[in-house]
Amino acid sequence: MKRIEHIGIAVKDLEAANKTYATVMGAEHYKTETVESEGVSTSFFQVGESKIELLAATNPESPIAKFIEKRGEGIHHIAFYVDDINTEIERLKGEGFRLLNEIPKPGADNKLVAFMHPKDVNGVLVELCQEK
Ligand SMILES: CC[C@H](C(=O)O)C(=O)SCCNC(=O)CCNC(=O)[C@H](O)C(C)(C)COP(=O)(O)OP(=O)(O)OC[C@H]1O[C@@H](n2cnc3c(N)ncnc32)[C@H](O)[C@@H]1OP(=O)(O)O
Ligand SMILES: [Co+2]
Repeated sequence: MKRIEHIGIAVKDLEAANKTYATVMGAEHYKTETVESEGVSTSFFQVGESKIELLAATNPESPIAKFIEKRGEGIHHIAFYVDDINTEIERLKGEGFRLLNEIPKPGADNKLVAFMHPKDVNGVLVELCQEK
């Protein structure tokens, strides 16, 4: 893992959360992007070499909708940047970790992404990210 690529935060209202985080961060988000395949609308704030990724659900089946229903708003996942996502997937599988998708899928911000099962990582949903 090279660096924390982003911290994903589940929010009910993206516009309102954008205003909150613009005030907290002292800077506006640099992009918003909807990834329908994941059922999310996202908004990104740069902070040093990492980002804050705000995520709102685009439909009731979205993982974000289910997360908020169960746990309310809050930190949803931690994403790490990796140089070679396929190598990392194979390495982690070899160590006995479950990948929720073993084939990298399109993420936001021009990335390929994969997720580890939170139960295998002390209750944290870990995302692997690689530049497309
Ligand atoms: C557009 C991509 C973007 C990017 O960065 O590029 C994103 O980050 S997209 C983010 C949204 N997409 C995902 O999260 C995909 C991976 N997530 C999943 O496959 C599911 O959300 C899953 C499997 C983590 C949970 O699914 P579901 O909620 O349907 O199942 P359960 O409620 O039964 O959960 C099982 C178990 O895991 C706990 N859980 C659920 N979500 C999280 C979480 N975010 N962090 C930690 N733990 C989580 C849940 O509480 C259950 O545990 P239990 O003890 O049984 O309550
Ligand atoms: Co993410």
